[in-house]
Amino acid sequence: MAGAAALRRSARRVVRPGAYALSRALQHPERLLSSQASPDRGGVLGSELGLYPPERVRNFSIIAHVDHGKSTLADRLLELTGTIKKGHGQPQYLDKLQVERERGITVKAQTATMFYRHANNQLPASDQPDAPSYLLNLIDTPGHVDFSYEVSRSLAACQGALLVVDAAQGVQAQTIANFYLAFESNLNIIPVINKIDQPTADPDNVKAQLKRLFDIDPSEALLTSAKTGQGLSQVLPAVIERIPSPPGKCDSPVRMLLLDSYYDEYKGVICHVAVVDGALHKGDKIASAATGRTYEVLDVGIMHPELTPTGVLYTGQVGYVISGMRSTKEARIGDTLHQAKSIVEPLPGFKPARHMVFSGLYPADGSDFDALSHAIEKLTCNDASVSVTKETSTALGMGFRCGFLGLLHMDVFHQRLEQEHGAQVISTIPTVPYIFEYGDGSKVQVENPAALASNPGKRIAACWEPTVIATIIIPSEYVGPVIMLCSERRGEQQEYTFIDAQRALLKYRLPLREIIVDFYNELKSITSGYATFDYEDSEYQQSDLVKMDILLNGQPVDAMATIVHNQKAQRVGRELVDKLKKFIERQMFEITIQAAVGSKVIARETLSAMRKNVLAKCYGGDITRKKKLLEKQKEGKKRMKRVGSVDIPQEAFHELLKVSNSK
Ligand SMILES: Nc1nc2c(ncn2[C@@H]2O[C@H](COP(=O)(O)OP(=O)(O)OP(=O)(O)O)[C@@H](O)[C@H]2O)c(=O)[nH]1
Repeated sequence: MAGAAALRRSARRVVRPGAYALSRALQHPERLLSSQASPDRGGVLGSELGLYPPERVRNFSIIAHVDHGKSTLADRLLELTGTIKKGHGQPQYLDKLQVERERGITVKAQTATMFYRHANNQLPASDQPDAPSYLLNLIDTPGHVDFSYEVSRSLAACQGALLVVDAAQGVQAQTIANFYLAFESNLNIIPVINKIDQPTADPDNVKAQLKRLFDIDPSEALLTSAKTGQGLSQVLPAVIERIPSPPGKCDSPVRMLLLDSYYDEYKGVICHVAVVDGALHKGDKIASAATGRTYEVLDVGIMHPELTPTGVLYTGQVGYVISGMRSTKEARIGDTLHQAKSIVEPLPGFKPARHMVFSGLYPADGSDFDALSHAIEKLTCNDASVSVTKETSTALGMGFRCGFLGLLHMDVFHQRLEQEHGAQVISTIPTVPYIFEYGDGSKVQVENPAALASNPGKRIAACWEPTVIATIIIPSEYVGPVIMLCSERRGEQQEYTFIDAQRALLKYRLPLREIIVDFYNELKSITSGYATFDYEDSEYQQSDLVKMDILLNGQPVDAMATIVHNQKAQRVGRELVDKLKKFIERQMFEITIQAAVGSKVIARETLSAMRKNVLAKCYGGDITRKKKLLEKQKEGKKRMKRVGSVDIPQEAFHELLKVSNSK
């Protein structure tokens, strides 16, 4: 995991996401083409959108393993169609969030509409003045495992996908996961072997892998370099020829799928929609199938790539709608929006996001609860996949328990809270949702280990933990160490095959808890960075789990409680106690630090008392020095949490977070 400290270091600038795109556009208006300037479209007036019946529309996604070049390819296609200017100066135009630019990953799927004249490449352009023009909706998707929820959402609006594979790295774990997501959604898949400019590129080997793993005919693969532009001219013709147009009834009442929503400070809730049937006009009355509420369409348009009003969207088109919704809670992702007062069958929604990791978020300074609450509310407006409930900790005061799709998702949320909303946050040890059964047969889902203590009278009869099926692809010489790592993490082998002469594919069932932090880092380090990894959630399995408490001077610190496997309790307890000893500064009195399971102490350390206090260093007279020291001491105190009589620095919580998950 990228350390929380590194995140904090990079979390300095405060940016509002909505304002970000706007301010960038205002600073560099030349980067955005005016609607009249686009060579292929001649304006985006509503009447012109009407020139694109479903047969002239193609909705497609780009899917790939992380870093195989999706966003770069998306940029090149936007340039090729004149949607953005060449060399617009921003790497990856569609990666708009600051965190995406800093980390070079795509977190939120973005959509862009392009207009493209499909001329016959064999004939000179002057011979085909009437070559038909097409409206293409490109949906860029994130590649990281945590965001596969975004991928499946994007795919619901598409009829096809470009499956991008790095010509040197070949098929990787997420290529497989994304291929199956697209395949299960019945999409037409166009394989694109990218980065053919690299000296180690071996497109023939990649073609053989695609044939072997997915039964893709090698002749179907396009060979491209998004960097040099080689082969790019074949991509959009292939999209038009191989991807079907969206199905839908033009003369039915409007029915559309709500793909995404976010809150913009100036415009309110903006919904991304795919119009399945009928047409949507500004001024129309629409209703939500989920809530029954009705709204008036205040603005409607396309993402070109910025919001461009058109006043209308027709069957098969993808765009945005602003309808006076007050909060994104009203805009449920996967909902069907339809013409008000008409009876329509809701479209199949999406599988709801499953929260894999939970963590408590508390204000670093207890008095900032309202500020944190406000920041979380704003951010969840743009990231509806986070669940939030209030909770109170004796150690940390009032805060929130948040559910995330994975660790990276948690990190990114944390970073955005600090970066975009200026919040200072302490997060507790992440945990997975366990199920505990008590002696009386009642079952509870435990998302906060501290909550287990609230049933002291009840005997725990059984516990279950969530598992995942992990796919790991590695060069064959690393199979031994990876098998060892997986068995240390309580994994159970499901499959062991070779995808070509050099590389093996391993499938393991692993407890989710064992992989949530540091598994990927360790996997990378024992395979010199060659392993790729993906997972899908699987069923719960019965397990021997115990709750471990951390006690400071005999007082349990609820925010540090954790649930561990019984066999690992001793080792984790020892590490936690050692780490805490390093991070808690010596104070005026002795501090005992203990890890305990039930009433049994399994690890203990003592921090001896400080001999001198800070002012003892001033020899009476030097008043400015004395003031400086007091100031410094005050600064330090701000980042402390007082638990009983012990001050715990914020770092201690972050450090614990690493230890308790790495073992
Ligand atoms: N040599 C070479 N490098 C490329 C090519 N396409 C992309 N890259 C580089 O590969 C890296 C990853 O590219 P991205 O477009 O960010 O990859 P991505 O798949 O969108 O990654 P995520 O958004 O994190 O999922 C960047 O450094 C690109 O400059 C290519 O055709 N050739």
